[in-house]
Amino acid sequence: MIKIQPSTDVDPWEIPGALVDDLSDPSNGNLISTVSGAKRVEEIHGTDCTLSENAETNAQKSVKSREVASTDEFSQLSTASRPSESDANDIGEKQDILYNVAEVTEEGQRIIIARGGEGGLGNVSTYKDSRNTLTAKPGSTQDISNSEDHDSDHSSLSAGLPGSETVLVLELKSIADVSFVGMPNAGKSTLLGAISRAKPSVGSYAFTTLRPNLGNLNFDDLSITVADIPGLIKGAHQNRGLGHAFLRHIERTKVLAYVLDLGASLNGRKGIPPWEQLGDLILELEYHQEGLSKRPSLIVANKIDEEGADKVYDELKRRVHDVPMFPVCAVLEEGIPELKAGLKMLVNGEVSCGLCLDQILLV
Ligand SMILES: Nc1nc2c(ncn2[C@@H]2O[C@H](COP(=O)(O)OP(=O)(O)OP(=O)(O)O)[C@@H](O)[C@H]2O)c(=O)[nH]1
Ligand SMILES: [Mg+2]
Repeated sequence: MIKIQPSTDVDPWEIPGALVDDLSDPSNGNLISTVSGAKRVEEIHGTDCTLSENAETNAQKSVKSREVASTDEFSQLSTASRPSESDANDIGEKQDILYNVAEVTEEGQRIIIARGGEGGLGNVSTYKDSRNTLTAKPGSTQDISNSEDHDSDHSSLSAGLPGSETVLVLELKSIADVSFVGMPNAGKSTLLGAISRAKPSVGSYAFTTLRPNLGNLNFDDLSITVADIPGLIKGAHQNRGLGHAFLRHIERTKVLAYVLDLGASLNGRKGIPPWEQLGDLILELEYHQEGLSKRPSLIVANKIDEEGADKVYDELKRRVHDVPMFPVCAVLEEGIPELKAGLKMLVNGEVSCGLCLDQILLV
């Protein structure tokens, strides 16, 4: 009897229990085993795969439910991380567990996500075998050493075994040199249109942008990719306003440009003052991934054209220190050349200044 030995290395695609250890065990008829899923997730966490931050916090809580309802997991994942327009209104939406099965970060990188089944012995090999002494196919799980049984059991000899199945959600993390990070309606998409040839949708309502828009900022000696990230609100790290789907695009970016709306609390509007917008954004980034806000950063103080915005800008300068700040009117494309030069310097590493809450006077 030839048996497949369980591998000591845990493959990422084994989450959660996608492969049975012993294919010859009749109790393992269903290849999507639910028995050892929780254990494997824990093993993987310490070895091959990294769980996303969100998964780490939820992993312990979910172990029990996974043992019971492991087969439902992937369908939950599929729906949990797929944003849709109607979802955008549901800013209290909860997201289930997310596993980082693997990250494909290099061209040509390969990972196994599902293994093929055991090959059967086809007609040709059966014909040959009937004349010769049977020999076991390497890796076969079937006992084919007894040639007397062979004639009476042709059908089972030629049958293969099914491969493993797994359902994955592929996530594209935008890779950009610069990300525009800001609250909804701050003018990020308008700004992208002002500094590049991109033509993103602009609207005077929140969540106009639901997927990042990319634009290129071209200099004689350099081209910079800029991503207009959908708006983030307080609680985004808990997936408020589809925060998870939006925050992950920032992970790969080199430089952060915080786009603040100078007019949000002007003229009787009940919006958040720009220094508080900045504080909230930094917190959301840090909660999502520690150290994320330490990347080279600058501030775009947008809507400087609004009545009273210059005073708000002065107040912003008084409250926020040691970070480059650019007053801009994205609609009229004012302040754009200075901003472009500032972005170029940060991307080139000529200046490097991250942001933290200590640099903001919030009270
Ligand atoms: N007065 C003024 N309005 C602006 C300026 N920039 C953008 N706006 C307006 O602000 C509103 C929101 O602009 P968007 O560019 O869609 O804002 P956003 O940050 O991309 O919004 P989301 O996609 O919801 O995150 C639109 O009505 C714009 O016309 C500006 O410099 N001055
Ligand atoms: Mg937008």
